[in-house]
Amino acid sequence: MSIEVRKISKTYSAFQALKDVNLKVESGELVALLGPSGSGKTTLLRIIAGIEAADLGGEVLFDDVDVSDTDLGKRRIGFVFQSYALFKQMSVFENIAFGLRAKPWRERPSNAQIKAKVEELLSLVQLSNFAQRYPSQLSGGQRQRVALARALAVEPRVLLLDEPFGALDATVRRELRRWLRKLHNTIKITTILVTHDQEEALEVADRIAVMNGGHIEQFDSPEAVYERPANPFVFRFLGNYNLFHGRLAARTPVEAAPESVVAQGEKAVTFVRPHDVEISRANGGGSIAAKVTHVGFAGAAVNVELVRLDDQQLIDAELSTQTYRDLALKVEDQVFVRLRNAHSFADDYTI
Ligand SMILES: Nc1ncnc2c1ncn2[C@@H]1O[C@H](COP(=O)(O)OP(=O)(O)OP(=O)(O)O)[C@@H](O)[C@H]1O
Repeated sequence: MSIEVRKISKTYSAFQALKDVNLKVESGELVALLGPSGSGKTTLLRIIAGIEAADLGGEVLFDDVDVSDTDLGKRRIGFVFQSYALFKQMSVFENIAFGLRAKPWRERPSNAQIKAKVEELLSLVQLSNFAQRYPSQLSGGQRQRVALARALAVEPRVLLLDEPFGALDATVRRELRRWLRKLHNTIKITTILVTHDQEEALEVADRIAVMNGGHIEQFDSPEAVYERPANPFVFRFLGNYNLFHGRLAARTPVEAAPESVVAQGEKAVTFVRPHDVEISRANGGGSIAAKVTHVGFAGAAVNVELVRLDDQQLIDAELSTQTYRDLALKVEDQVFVRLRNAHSFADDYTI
């Protein structure tokens, strides 16, 4: 089922948490709402769920039908929160069966049907051997998988996930996000995932809506928001970067950044990812002369900090260990730097 929000605003007393937000999630898509704390992600999710009402004039459409006045129970939504409280006194099996048993008797499945459904869901979330355990006997990651199975039990039309892995440690989060992606490939239910974790959004989502200050800055594929950010906010939010101020094509970094799109002579800010900083021993023309000030190892990559010889600005570079070895870099070495994939924006953009 597709989900569309049109002209959604939300004001709390004098504070505007959402400003005229428009977004369409296609049927079967997994979309991440990504943004810093306070950017309005949860508010938007709660409005889609029907937990919160938008200001007058906005619409929420499910399969092109306005559900703004449809109450929560009738929207058929599966919701999972960061700290989804499972019923402590109920086994995993009973937790998952809860939504089915709570249906009005006319719609309630038989005990045999409930058992079959719960077993199917347990297998889907890879917890078949855990049916009789209690929540206190599960790890945090297992509990969130039970929460997801419980949300799926009533066959929702959409799945809304609000930082579902937020309380878990980094390793478990990584495992669960891969698991979620596989699960989504299997069941293809339209899903919106709220997260402030860039890596999580980039790895899991079909498309990412990057939010800032109550509006959407860019809505596009993970590759596009990362490689072709629409503005400085998106560039900054999606990873490490170097920032240069200058007039385009007047002098470096301009000469070293031929891909820049801002008109020549215009004041601009230029962003470059550390892995797009190329270091060489020879002056390739248009390169920036720099000195190595620090080398740090980070697993498969090596982080090299340099200082430009002309204006003393710092530049961060990320090299593969192989490139680092080939260059035989040491602190105090003088080298030449070229910037690949430089993105320039007019300098009047305010963040
Ligand atoms: N009930 C409320 N009353 C007043 N202000 C609120 C209320 N709910 C949210 N806000 C404000 O609206 C803004 C957006 O909040 P929201 O929870 O949607 O952000 P978020 O992007 O989900 O942040 P986080 O990642 O921290 O959860 C925040 O500034 C918040 O303080």
